[in-house]
Amino acid sequence: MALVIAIDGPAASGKGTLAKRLAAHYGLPHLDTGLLYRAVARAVLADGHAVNDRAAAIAAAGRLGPIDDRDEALRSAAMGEAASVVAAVPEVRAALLQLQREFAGRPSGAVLDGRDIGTVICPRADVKLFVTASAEARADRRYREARGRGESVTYERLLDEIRARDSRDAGRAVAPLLAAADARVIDTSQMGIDEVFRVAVTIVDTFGPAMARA
Ligand SMILES: Nc1ncnc2c1ncn2[C@@H]1O[C@H](COP(=O)(O)OP(=O)(O)O)[C@@H](O)[C@H]1O
Ligand SMILES: Nc1ccn([C@@H]2O[C@H](COP(=O)(O)OP(=O)(O)O)[C@@H](O)[C@H]2O)c(=O)n1
Repeated sequence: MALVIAIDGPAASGKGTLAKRLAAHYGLPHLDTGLLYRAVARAVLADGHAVNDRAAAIAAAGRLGPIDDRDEALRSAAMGEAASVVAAVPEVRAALLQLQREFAGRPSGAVLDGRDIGTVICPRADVKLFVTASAEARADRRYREARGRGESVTYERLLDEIRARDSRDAGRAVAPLLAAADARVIDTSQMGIDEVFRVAVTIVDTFGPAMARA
């Protein structure tokens, strides 16, 4: 029986980390849907358009090819920011919908993480998790990550960026960042990666279909 796990949450809440661990634990494929919006933003910029050029974003979304999830350039902070601009265009979201639904509809089931998985992409997911944390905790995580890569950034700047992205993602008219009414919220501000994983597995095993308990 297929098991579909939907994970949503704000930037740097730890949803990608959790999604990967759950996918490995339950033997499911994982789709990081943020990469789709990042790839659209990159294509717009690579073609020499401004990131807020709606027509260019719609065209780029319509011809999106396969994405290499090891592509580090897609994961930069600047591309995350640019992704949140193209993601506010309804036609861009519409162009990416079917691909995400097809991934979720695989016979095995799947784990998807993003902003609108439980609300729009997989409203009937077996388990919906909304992973969140304070803006300060998330900025601190990004700070450690950037320092680990040898980048010179300040915590204050990252905190500003996180807040700006939160308000753009939560404030847009189409598919705003929002916990589905039936999502289980995990506030990870005071929790380590292993603890978040254990809590999530307990939720999936308790509320997911029989396969998760097998
Ligand atoms: N519970 C946690 N406690 C501390 N650091 C975490 C936790 N979860 C994730 N991280 C770290 O925070 C950063 C952002 O996590 P990530 O999974 O990429 O977030 P998201 O996918 O929500 O943007 C990564 O460096 C990750 O290792
Ligand atoms: N399902 C999704 C996933 C991402 N996005 C957008 O894409 C941006 C980048 O998403 P991401 O998940 O890669 O970003 P991080 O949370 O990893 O920083 C977000 O800020 C959203 O605006 C979205 O609108 N819907």
